Amino acid sequence: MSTENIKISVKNITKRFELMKTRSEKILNILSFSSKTDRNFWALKGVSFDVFAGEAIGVVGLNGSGKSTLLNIVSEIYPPTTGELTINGDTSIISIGAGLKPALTGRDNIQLKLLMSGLTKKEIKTVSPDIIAFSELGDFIDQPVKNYSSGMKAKLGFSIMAHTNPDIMIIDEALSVGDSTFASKSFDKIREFKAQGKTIFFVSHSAGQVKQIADRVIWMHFGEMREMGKTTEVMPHYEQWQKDFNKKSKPEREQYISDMKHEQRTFSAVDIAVQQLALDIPESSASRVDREKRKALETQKDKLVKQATKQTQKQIQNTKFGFINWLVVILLISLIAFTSKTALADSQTKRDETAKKIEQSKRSSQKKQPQKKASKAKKSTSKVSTSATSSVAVDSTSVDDPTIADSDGNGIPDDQETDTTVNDGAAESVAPDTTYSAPADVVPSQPAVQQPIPPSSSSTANTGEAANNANSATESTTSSESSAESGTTSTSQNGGTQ
Ligand SMILES: Nc1ncnc2c1ncn2[C@@H]1O[C@H](COP(=O)(O)OP(=O)(O)OP(=O)(O)O)[C@@H](O)[C@H]1O
Repeated sequence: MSTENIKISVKNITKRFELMKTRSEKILNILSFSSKTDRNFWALKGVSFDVFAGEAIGVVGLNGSGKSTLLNIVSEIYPPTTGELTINGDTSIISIGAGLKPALTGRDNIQLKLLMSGLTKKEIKTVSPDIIAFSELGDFIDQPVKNYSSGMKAKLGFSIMAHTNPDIMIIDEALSVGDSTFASKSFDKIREFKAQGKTIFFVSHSAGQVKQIADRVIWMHFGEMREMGKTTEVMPHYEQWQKDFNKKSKPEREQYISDMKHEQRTFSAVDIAVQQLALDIPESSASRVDREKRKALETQKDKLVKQATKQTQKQIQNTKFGFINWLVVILLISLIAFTSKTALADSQTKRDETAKKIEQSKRSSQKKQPQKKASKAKKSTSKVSTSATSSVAVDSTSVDDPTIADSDGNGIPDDQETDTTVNDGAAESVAPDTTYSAPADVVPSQPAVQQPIPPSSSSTANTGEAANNANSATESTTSSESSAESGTTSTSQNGGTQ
């Protein structure tokens, strides 16, 4: 097949798990403060293969050989520790076991998975009853998935996958956990998909099922891909190996498994580098030239392996959140904390300064107020006295009236000018009136009210003032009228002026 048809390409994929004994070990490991290599377990030790569009690939191997780990990497559920995974084209992968949320009901899981597969709400509504019917879960469909048996989970997962029409289907032992009726129904469905030309990964312990479905087979063996080839070739090899293995005594079998697991624990970055380089130096002949050539090649290989090992170690380290990264995070957090603390302190100082300024301006305005009040009061009392006088004289008629005699032009009609008692009386009666702008507490104490208006003060200046005062008298009258309307005590003013 041409390389254009490659749907999935896996190159030197490794997967390392760290086996922790206690919870604190796990936490320290997550924080990467502890990284003991003796806890490493390489579930995949460098696996490479290509899968073509429309192929059905069977994956076989003993328990713990890495079949599920491999499929979880292809499904992009796990990231590989090292190596490359390429999936070509617009591919949606649905793995049966993956993505079921234990806390959600079967029905909610269906909705969630379908939504994630890009189906619209309308499509979900249409397809959901078919999925529920296929799953044979009955009333359990509204129970949380955490209460399901593994067979029930497989039924739900397979039913969802079968109705989402993905390009690549990853079926991990679904048929071996479900009951036989469901298994044969699912098996028919898989055959249907195969006929449609879908790419299928199919993990099974049943050699019979694999032979029926798979075009090619991957034989996984303790983290390694022992063989990959046509089903008709690989399956006989695998079956023969199983037969031979089962013939061994129990201690022999246990010893073999223990040795293989030991290799998975001691596998290292150097091994990955060697695998990646794939530098096989041919066996040399006894000739001197050959021996020298070989020596040179070995030195070169050592150099390359060292370099590759360094790179691999970096790659492995990158999958962990290393100590340096934590240090950077801590520094960043401290920096942010410090900056925000300084900013807070700055804004506090600014607020204090503003508060001080407000306090100061309040104080100075409080200081100024009595003076203002005094001058206002002074003004208003002089208004009162003048207006009272003018009111008395003209009966609320402006002194601007040319018909009124005011020989000295001080705004006081001539016939009233000497009658200071009238002024006093008027002033006294007017002073407490709140209609005037002078505050009540200031006005009574104003000596200005008691002071008689000088009989003939400087003429021109007073003319204007008098006119103003006359105006204010008119204003006063108006205001007293309005106050009277509103029922205030301004009647005293009226009384005073009348
Ligand atoms: N999260 C994990 N942490 C530690 N070790 C793990 C983890 N997942 C898998 N392993 C180990 O990796 C190895 C491969 O496991 P995997 O589930 O891929 O095997 P398998 O071939 O699918 O087995 P089975 O046929 O029993 O399902 C096993 O030895 C397993 O114990």
